[in-house]
Amino acid sequence: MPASNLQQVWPEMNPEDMSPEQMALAALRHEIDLVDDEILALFQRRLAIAAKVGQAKDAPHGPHTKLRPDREQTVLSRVMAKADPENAVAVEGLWREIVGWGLARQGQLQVQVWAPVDPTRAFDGARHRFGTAAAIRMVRDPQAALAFAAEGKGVAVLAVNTEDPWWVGLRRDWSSLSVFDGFGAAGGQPTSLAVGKIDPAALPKGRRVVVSAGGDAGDGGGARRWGLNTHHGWTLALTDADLTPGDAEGCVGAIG
Ligand SMILES: C=C(O[C@@H]1C=C(C(=O)O)C=C[C@H]1O)C(=O)O
Repeated sequence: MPASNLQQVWPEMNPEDMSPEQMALAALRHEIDLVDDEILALFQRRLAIAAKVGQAKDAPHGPHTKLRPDREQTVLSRVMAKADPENAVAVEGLWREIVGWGLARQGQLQVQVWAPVDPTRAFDGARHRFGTAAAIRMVRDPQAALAFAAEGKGVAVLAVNTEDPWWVGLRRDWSSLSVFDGFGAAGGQPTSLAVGKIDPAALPKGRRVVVSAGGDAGDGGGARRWGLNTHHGWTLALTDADLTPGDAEGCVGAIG
């Protein structure tokens, strides 16, 4: 390894005084520096492309919500399918960050989180989902968070493991909003849902979220159904039935 490279990774040492172990370590650190240079160039290139995508999205209709959960799902699952299994968790976390910064190039995402029970879990779920690029804050009123999302100013993350049946309003009062993700205990059912003014065509593929009145008989088609909460005859549930948001069966979104 040339002395100048050694000097870069170990500036305080004279290469002639280095032991073979120190030389080996310096060589590896130099290799990391070279990889970092490549990652940096590629990351900045990706950010510049994401900014252009943002402008292309505006083209026909003027500015609107830039978040595209369907595309994010495709990006994530494509890289996860290629990642070595032992790196899966690291790759998922890193790509959520990368995608979060890509979205931020189109405007910083504002997230309002309401979770009176176990707020840390909801906040952590939101941070993991939207990354450090997002501005996330806790709020005291789920209806105000829904109004904020309905104005297209950002998205809301609202807890469902509570007494407050804010989710009933997704059919009655907030038809412009869709659930587009859910967070909670790893591997379990979500304890909070992400809601935004998302084009139904841009919802992730997978489990749908339904709000139904008058019992929970299911759709009769043998689809699986997972209850999340109930309130005075209303039920919030997930289903793997292929429903369309806004239809008579009470589909209010999808969480992938
Ligand atoms: C770049 C886009 O915009 C956002 C950023 C994404 C990304 O960085 O990969 C993906 C989806 C969008 O939330 C896009 O829609 O393709």
